[in-house]
Amino acid sequence: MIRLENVTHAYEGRRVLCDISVELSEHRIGLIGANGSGKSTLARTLNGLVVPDSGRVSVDGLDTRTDARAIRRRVGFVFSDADTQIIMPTVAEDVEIGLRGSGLDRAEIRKRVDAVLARHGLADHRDHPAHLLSGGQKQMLALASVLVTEPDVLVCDEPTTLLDLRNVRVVEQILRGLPQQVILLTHHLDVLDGFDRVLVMDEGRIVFDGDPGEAVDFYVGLMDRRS
Ligand SMILES: Nc1ncnc2c1ncn2[C@@H]1O[C@H](COP(=O)(O)OP(=O)(O)OP(=O)(O)O)[C@@H](O)[C@H]1O
Repeated sequence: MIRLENVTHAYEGRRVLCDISVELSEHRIGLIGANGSGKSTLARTLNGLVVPDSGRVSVDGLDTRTDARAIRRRVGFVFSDADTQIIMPTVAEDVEIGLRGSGLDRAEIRKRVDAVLARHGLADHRDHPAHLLSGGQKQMLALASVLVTEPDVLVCDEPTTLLDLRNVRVVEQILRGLPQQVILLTHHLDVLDGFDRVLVMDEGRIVFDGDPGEAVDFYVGLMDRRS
């Protein structure tokens, strides 16, 4: 269970999260809102990438302020810009690095890496330079590299931004099939169909929290009133 208590955060004196308190326990939770409404900042507080100026974020009772390492093992994070996440020269090495220090033997590591590459349509690119993949393939690699570590929670910050329609559907299917909790930030509102809960953010606050259909209607209404 992820819990935010009175979370407030500012960048250069400008508030981007305003006194947010929420508990996140459902299997699949969406987070939507206008550009700059604070979604990424909120997502980054969930695994300690951003420690809020005030308030507390905890995961299964562990505090991101003091237990960030343990929390990062539980909460995997997929960034919208996959380039920031790819660190190794080849595709397979980039996935493999997540299993270093796991205590698994070489054969088991190879098996897991190959399985995750196959699931993400990257088996044929195993030994290719990761930086030469297309934008969409890089996003699939970023997802594969996090999922291979089998986190309890997956936070995805716009993982479908660069994907073509077929790959949006592949990612959608992957996310739907995952046993772990998924927290998805997205501007692809269709992907939220069937989610358990959707939060709408506006100017650093959660302004709607509920059923996906109602959340999308609320968000569309909000944007209509702004235009
Ligand atoms: N590291 C940072 N330093 C300074 N300002 C930042 C930083 N990160 C985010 N911001 C600012 O905080 C505000 C909220 O940004 P955030 O990325 O959380 O919004 P978002 O809802 O995820 O937006 P988008 O949909 O465009 O990704 C924005 O005005 C952004 O410019």
